[in-house]
Amino acid sequence: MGDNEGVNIEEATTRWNELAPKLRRAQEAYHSTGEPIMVDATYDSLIAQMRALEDRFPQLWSPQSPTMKVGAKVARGAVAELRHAERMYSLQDVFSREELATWFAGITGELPEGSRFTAEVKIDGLALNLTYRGGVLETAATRGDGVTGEDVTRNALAIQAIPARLSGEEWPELVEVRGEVYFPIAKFTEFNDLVEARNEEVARRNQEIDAYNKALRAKNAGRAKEGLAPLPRLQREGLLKTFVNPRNAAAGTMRQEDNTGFAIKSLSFIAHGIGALEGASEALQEKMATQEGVYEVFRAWGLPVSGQTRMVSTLAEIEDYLDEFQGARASLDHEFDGVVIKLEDRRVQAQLGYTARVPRWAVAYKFPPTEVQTRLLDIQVQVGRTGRVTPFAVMEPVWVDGSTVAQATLHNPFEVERKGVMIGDVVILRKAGDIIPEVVGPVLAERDGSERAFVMPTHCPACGGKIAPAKEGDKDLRCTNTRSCPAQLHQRVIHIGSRGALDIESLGEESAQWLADPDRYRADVLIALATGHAIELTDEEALAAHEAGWPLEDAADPRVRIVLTLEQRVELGITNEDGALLDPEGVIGEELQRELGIPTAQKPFLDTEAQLFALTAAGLEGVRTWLPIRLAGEHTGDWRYVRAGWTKPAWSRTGRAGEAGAGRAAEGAARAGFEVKTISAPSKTLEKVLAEIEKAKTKELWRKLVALNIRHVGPVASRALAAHFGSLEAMLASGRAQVEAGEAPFSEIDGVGEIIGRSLLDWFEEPWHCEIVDAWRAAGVTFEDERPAGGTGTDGAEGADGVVRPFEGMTIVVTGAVEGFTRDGVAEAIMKAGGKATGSVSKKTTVVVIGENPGASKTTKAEALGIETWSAEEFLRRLGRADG
Ligand SMILES: NC(=O)c1ccc[n+]([C@@H]2O[C@H](COP(=O)([O-])OP(=O)(O)OC[C@H]3O[C@@H](n4cnc5c(N)ncnc54)[C@H](O)[C@@H]3O)[C@@H](O)[C@H]2O)c1
Ligand SMILES: [Zn+2]
Repeated sequence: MGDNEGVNIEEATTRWNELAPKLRRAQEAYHSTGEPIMVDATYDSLIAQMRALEDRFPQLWSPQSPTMKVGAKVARGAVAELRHAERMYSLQDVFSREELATWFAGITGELPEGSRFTAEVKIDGLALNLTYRGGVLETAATRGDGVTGEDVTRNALAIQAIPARLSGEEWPELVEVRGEVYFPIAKFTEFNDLVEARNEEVARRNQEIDAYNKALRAKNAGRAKEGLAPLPRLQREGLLKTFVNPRNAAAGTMRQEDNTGFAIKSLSFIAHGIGALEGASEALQEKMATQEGVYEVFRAWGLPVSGQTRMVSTLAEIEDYLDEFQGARASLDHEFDGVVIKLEDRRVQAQLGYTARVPRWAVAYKFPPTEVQTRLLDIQVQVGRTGRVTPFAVMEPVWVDGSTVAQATLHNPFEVERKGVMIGDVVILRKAGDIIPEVVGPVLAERDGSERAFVMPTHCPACGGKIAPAKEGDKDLRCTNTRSCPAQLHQRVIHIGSRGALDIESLGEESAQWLADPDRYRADVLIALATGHAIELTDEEALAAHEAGWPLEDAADPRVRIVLTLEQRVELGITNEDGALLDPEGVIGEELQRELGIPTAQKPFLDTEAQLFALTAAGLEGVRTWLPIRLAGEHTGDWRYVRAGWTKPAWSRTGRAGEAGAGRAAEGAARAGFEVKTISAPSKTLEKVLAEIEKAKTKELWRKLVALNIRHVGPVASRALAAHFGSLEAMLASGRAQVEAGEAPFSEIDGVGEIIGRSLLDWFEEPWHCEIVDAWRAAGVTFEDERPAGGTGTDGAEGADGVVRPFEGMTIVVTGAVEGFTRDGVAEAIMKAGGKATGSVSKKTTVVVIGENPGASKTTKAEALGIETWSAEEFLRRLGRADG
């Protein structure tokens, strides 16, 4: 790995000397304290660099080099040491298919034709050496430095998967069983959930303690006056640490004193090798002459072995195995970070032997990392459809587990606190299999004091409304300006256009933004300007900025670039001499914005969704929006201000200042000596939006119900309600009558339930909600179905009760991520829609949904069995996405 062709010995020595102490420290931290100071991917790549240097310049190498280490010596005095009867080795690793092919060519070149190998998953856990004497577990030890390890016999005996006594018969006098202790993924999640639940409880109590201590100050002041002794303050309780990943969880748990808790009971074990074998009968030795034979004997003894091991003899077969498992990381109950290939014949293994560190007859192919390090640049908040304000991490983009990641949600401020991350930290980012990227925590060793804590804003970044929990004690915080917060309205309008609602294809992210939140990026634009980036104005805005003293860029096209030099930014009080922002919150005040010729913030066309169906092209003429300026696909940091739904006009010079041109900007243009040659007109997109909105007015009733964004009222309930009542009037009248009679509204309708029923009726109690319905009606939106009640006219099976469940009778397998859903969430949605969600593809499977980063094996299996596949998009369309 690494190309050192151009490197000379001096450079190589310098680099080697730089790396050595760093890697020694990493090894020490990793093996002795169990708290790594870098992620494995970083460690592996630095070790590989070092090996490459040593290969090229052997004089750098010595037996003491960090590249020679197998683990670490047991820390003196910490625990009892145990000497392994036979040495424990590490594995030679390769990081690419090419390296693997080279290894394979090398080994097969020395072997008889047709030699066989085992292909196994590389279990990500802690290596363990179990010594059985006469079939009874005598000791269990960690690998340590390969010669001696830590005595963990007591804990090993508490693990159910490790038999204290071997079953079957025919045991040798002594056998060393090597294998991996691991923390099953499901247990790991469960464990962390338990810790988190407890931490939440503690956080709540801590708040009470803080309040008590605050009140105590005044009380104690009073007591002091009366000559009384002060009452003691209450102590805050510490938060428990969650485990970073299942491997650390296994290592940490094996080391802990307590061998009775949830953690140790969760551990499991898989045997994958053999050390010393003494006093074995000839028959047994014969049985154990191959790797596969060893596993068979182990199995008979009651030792768990992997069910994934396969015999292979060609590179193509190995590659198939890799393909199958690389894409299916989340499919086993344990994590695996690669694949191990071992020569099958143990006699030949013995002939090939070992280097100082690894066997010569095996190799580990490591998958691309699922955990990487990157810099946390900022923590920002976003406002969702229901007003939920969620912090998210903005990171230096990194490649992790098959895709580039630059953002990850942090869920809520508690989560930020629990993770202990600060802006500016180097953080560990994790993305395993089809799991959504997650910031695991900070790398504390990388802190230099310049990091700052995240402060949850008290006011909505989009509208300035107050941010508060919806109910006392809620973890989620919401922008309370539900009615007109542009960010919430933007999301609601997107929802109205979505496939599960009115299915207005052209009313998406972008057009919804023009309507509800045209200045969405204003804050980013001002920051960009304050940090030295340019903003570009065109048309009337350029002419206005020209008046403010900016030169026009183009002789035929009014266009100005506003950009501030560092001196100007210092002079204007925006930054200090180093370019650091003086006030990261309110970067450039309104007055300064005006002075600089930056267009004032716009009043959004929509104030609520009421006016959506009254939209006209003319109404949008003045709307502008900010677009990032890109170069080869990359955002340059500069921004451009453009017409939203209208085309760009063409301008020409009038030659003389003072002569009036046409259009809105006539006056400004005249002064600047420009006139409009081709006037601006509604864009094709806008015309399409308008036409589709017109069509939506008479779509099915259930779609209108979904479009109203009523909490809990999604497509399934809406279809059931619409099918039953046929009109909004009838529905409301019936529900209200039930409430008056003291009954649960809509309880007679399957799939509706009391919560949904009440939520629906409550929604209509809010005057501004009723205004939406009134305005839509006035604009021609119908709220009844023409068909006789009972029919729905949509695809999907219809039950005897008239309720449509789109996935009735279907067995669905989802592989990869579906946007907006957790894994459990998808399964639940499938069930709610009448289907059955299963984990593996079989002949019984009706459909395989291929999400993002799908598992290769499921995809191929679906193909092989000729099973229908859907994209995530198709799946959502059929489901009629709504999560109200
Ligand atoms: N982050 C850090 O600072 C840091 C420091 C030191 C080491 N490390 C990490 O530790 C690891 C190196 O440790 P290592 O020497 O154990 O190498 P390794 O984990 O890459 O491979 C060897 C081990 O794989 C295990 N294994 C799992 N499944 C197996 C199977 N089917 N057959 C055989 N063996 C199997 C065995 O226990 C064996 O000892 C690397 O992942 C490295 O990134 C990290
Ligand atoms: Zn808001």
